[in-house]
Amino acid sequence: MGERCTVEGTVQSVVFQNEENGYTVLSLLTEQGEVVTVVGCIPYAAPGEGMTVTGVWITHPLYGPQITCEQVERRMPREEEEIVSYLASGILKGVGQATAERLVERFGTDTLRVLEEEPERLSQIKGITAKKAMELSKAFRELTGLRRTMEFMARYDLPVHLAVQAHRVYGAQALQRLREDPYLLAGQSFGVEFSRADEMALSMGFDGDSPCRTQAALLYELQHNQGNGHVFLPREKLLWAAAQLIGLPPDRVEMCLDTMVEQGAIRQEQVAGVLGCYTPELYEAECFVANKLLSMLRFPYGKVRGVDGVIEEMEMTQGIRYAPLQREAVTLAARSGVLLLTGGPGTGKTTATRAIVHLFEKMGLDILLLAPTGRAAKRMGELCEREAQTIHRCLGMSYNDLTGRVTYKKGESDPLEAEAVLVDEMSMVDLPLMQALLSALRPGCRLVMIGDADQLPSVGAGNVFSDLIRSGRVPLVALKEVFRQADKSYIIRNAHLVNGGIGPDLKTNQGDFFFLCRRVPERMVSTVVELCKTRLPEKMGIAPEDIQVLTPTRRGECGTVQLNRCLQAALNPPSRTKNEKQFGDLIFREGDRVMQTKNNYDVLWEKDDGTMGTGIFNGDVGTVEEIDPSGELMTLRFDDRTVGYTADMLNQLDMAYAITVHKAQGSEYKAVILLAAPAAPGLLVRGVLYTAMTRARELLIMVGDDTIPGQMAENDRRTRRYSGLRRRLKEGGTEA
Ligand SMILES: Nc1ncnc2c1ncn2[C@@H]1O[C@H](COP(=O)(O)OP(=O)(O)OP(=O)(O)O)[C@@H](O)[C@H]1O
Repeated sequence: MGERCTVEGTVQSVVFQNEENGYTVLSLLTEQGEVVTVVGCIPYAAPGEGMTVTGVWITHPLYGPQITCEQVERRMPREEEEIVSYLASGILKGVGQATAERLVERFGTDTLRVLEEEPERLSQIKGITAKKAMELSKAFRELTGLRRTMEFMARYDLPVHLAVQAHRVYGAQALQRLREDPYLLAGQSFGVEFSRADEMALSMGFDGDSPCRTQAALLYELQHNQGNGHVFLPREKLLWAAAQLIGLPPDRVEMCLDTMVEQGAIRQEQVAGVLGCYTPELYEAECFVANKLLSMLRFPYGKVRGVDGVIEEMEMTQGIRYAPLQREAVTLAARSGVLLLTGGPGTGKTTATRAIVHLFEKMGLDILLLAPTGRAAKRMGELCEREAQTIHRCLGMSYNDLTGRVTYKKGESDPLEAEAVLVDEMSMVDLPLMQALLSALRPGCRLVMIGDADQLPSVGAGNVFSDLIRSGRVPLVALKEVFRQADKSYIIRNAHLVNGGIGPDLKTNQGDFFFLCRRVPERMVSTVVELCKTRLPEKMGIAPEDIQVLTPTRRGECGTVQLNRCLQAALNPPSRTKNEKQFGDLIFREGDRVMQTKNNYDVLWEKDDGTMGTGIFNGDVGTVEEIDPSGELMTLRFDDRTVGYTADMLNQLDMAYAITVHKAQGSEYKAVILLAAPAAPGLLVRGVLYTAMTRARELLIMVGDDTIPGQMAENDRRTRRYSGLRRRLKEGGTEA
């Protein structure tokens, strides 16, 4: 066993086949008359076809000896009998044993060629109409095309399911298009790493300075940097980065960039002293957002009466007196079409929002309460005692398989009914989502955006909330006075200190804020484990599920990977009663806390009340409820929704006992344990510390090195994001 071999034969039967990834188990009748089992990626294999398989003999514990196929050369069936088995195998919809026999009887060994090239002749067969003949031929050509594209992917070690994707995008032309420009695979629809596509293209004989390589490098750099939050890149930076990527001198890249700019494949514009290069999509998004906001600001609203009365009513019901700035927020919301309401924790944003909602209701407006995440929407709904939903859901977002892009049902041609929209947690809204939201607002619809501009910016591209605030063009109320238990809450006091650039007071150790000094990473981790496992549940009555461990980083001894390993071992150790499923380095176990790490628009969920829907998104945290003993299916629970995960979806999951601060944005937890541990310098910054601290509702315990929180608070080096929205608003917008 383990010995390499090459066998030649005819497929006798296909035992198993996964259509998505081409994984196949088949029996091959060799030329020597032996039957061997072959396993590997052999898409759309069917009885009757011939193949030469090169691979390694292994012994499967259940199925015995088999060849793991590494390379396969395939031949369409040649003998009449083989062609009949091939066509009758169900590989072609609408063709069964009888039709297959009739076809071969009529066309003999020429049958497959006739199917592909002379479909009109098929209708000579009884039972095949002209229409059916065309359909059969089309299906056969698609099948052979898809099979060839799958083989092409497999040859270059790329995921075979990309072939299906390529056929969706380019149809029958897929293979030809990919052969002409393998860099298409590095584009957004496919998401293959540039280096992989490049390696493949070079091995196919493409030149190092072929235009498609340089163009792909330029687009790849722009797209890659969108992932870092940039809406555009300055021309010089883009040229340098693309040149680095493909090892060409920048002037060669420059020529290509100019051509792309001329063709509109990249948009270029002067943005505050730099020449900015945009992908067409984000350029359009930025111009649209600026123009639409400016036009909303010009909308002539009539005078609104009764604002004072509404505030008085709210003061009576809430038993508080509104501060002057809160009053101003309500007054401005009535007067202006757009309002920004910002402030740190406990500064009374929600209180003012409730009064605005009440006022709008009194004005008879149709109102929508929205937030960028499910959790934020839930919280907004509870606090405002009204229904609130995610922006995505309200806009009817769906994912287009064909383009690999997100689309929205609601938009300019089918706008929202609402006359006033209030959006909470605005700092998490990125530029494309803002574009989608604004394009779905009717003329005259009011928009109130609420958030804390000091939180980390959105994961996606842009700096929308902060750009709007700093533009000076949009009416703004910035609440400063802290109301929420200001005298009692050390979390809030410390968060405000941090926001002002001063480290939290680590000595108080009382109320809701504690600091445990540990300087050695191992001790930090063991303290965190002990807090979660025993101290908080036993001494403070906080259930482990109400505790969230946060850390700035994924990597290192105090990163999420290591912490999750230790926390899983302590909180959910192996047990005979719990099924497990291994995936890479992770072992999922019933009872584990897990997080979805990609947007999956298609996955189906069911609520406890029986309603169904689709979509589990990056950052959603759930629990493993059940793992099927075969390991093929895992049932997860996300709040009140149940979802089935098949084995091929496990790469979208990670453990979530500990998560990064970035992933915790927009969520709140009863108790937070935060690591103050060494990490990359870009992560040890004020925004990360401030965001982490303000995630804790009732208790915050920081564990770590006592010099780190101070350093983080002082470091206000916000990673600069290239975005032109602020300037566009200031300068009165531009045409897209
Ligand atoms: N003018 C006021 N006078 C007294 N108490 C107030 C006032 N405004 C708000 N509060 C109280 O302060 C607390 C925090 O207010 P609110 O929830 O509105 O703040 P927030 O900015 O939304 O906070 P967070 O973002 O942390 O949720 C609440 O208990 C609220 O009742």
